[in-house]
Amino acid sequence: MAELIFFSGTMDCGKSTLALQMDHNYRQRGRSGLRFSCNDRAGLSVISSRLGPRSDAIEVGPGTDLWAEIVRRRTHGESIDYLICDEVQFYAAAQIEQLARAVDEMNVDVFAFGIATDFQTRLFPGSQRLIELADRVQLLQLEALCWCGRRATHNARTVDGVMVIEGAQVAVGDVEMGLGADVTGGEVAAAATGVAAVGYETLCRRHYMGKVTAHSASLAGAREAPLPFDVPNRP
Ligand SMILES: Nc1ncnc2c1ncn2[C@@H]1O[C@H](COP(=O)(O)OP(=O)(O)O)[C@@H](O)[C@H]1O
Ligand SMILES: Cc1cn([C@H]2C[C@H](O)[C@@H](COP(=O)(O)O)O2)c(=O)[nH]c1=O
Repeated sequence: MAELIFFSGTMDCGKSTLALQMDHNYRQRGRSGLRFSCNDRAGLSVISSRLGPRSDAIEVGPGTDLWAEIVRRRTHGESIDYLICDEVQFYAAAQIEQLARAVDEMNVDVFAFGIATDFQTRLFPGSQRLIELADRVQLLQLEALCWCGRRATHNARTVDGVMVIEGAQVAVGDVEMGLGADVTGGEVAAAATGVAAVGYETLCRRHYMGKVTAHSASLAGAREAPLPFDVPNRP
């Protein structure tokens, strides 16, 4: 019996990689599927993994009727056993319902991948509907880490390395790399373009609540670090 499975986790925990791997494995065993995505970091109509692989995909827009798309293709003789749906946090609730209908009425397996919550810790509408409707919600085995080494549970948005809590729910972007490394890059780019650099950083709850990013922690550490030698008393 077909299933609707929601594979979820923070940003950068391997969801798109798993999506591409599952598609590969099913295809290798002769099953036919469709890939869908929505606002991937690498552009439209693509599923991209930070590890390198990417595959073309059908872009889901606000007006896409997923049920109608599957019916249309099947009517034209296309065989569809499963769907790989990436970035599902951006799908509308009604589109998740169309996916559930495809599982129940057309026996199509649906493997959905996405983050559950936004930079304000609120559920995205698509993810909320998936949590409500999925046969299973599976957290990814690979954990993204906070800069402190704990498991990251939250997706923080940063502007020039500083965590922000106001803004639009949707802003396509990427995670910063290492202790401030990319922040510096972002600052340089921002200075060149005059546009603030928007990024994301995965944090544990403690550091999300305290708004302590890798960048601010490194600044605080530098302020608190003792001088390497004693300054001699001047006469
Ligand atoms: N240069 C690299 N070497 C090894 N692993 C990497 C490298 N870059 C990224 N990764 C892995 O890829 C993961 C991100 O995979 P991706 O599928 O793009 O994540 P998601 O879709 O969940 O945002 C990282 O957690 C890391 O394990
Ligand atoms: C937290 C948060 C994220 N986004 C965007 C940023 C990325 O483009 C995607 C997540 O992609 P990933 O493959 O899981 O890294 O979502 C957003 O628009 N709003 C947010 O609050």
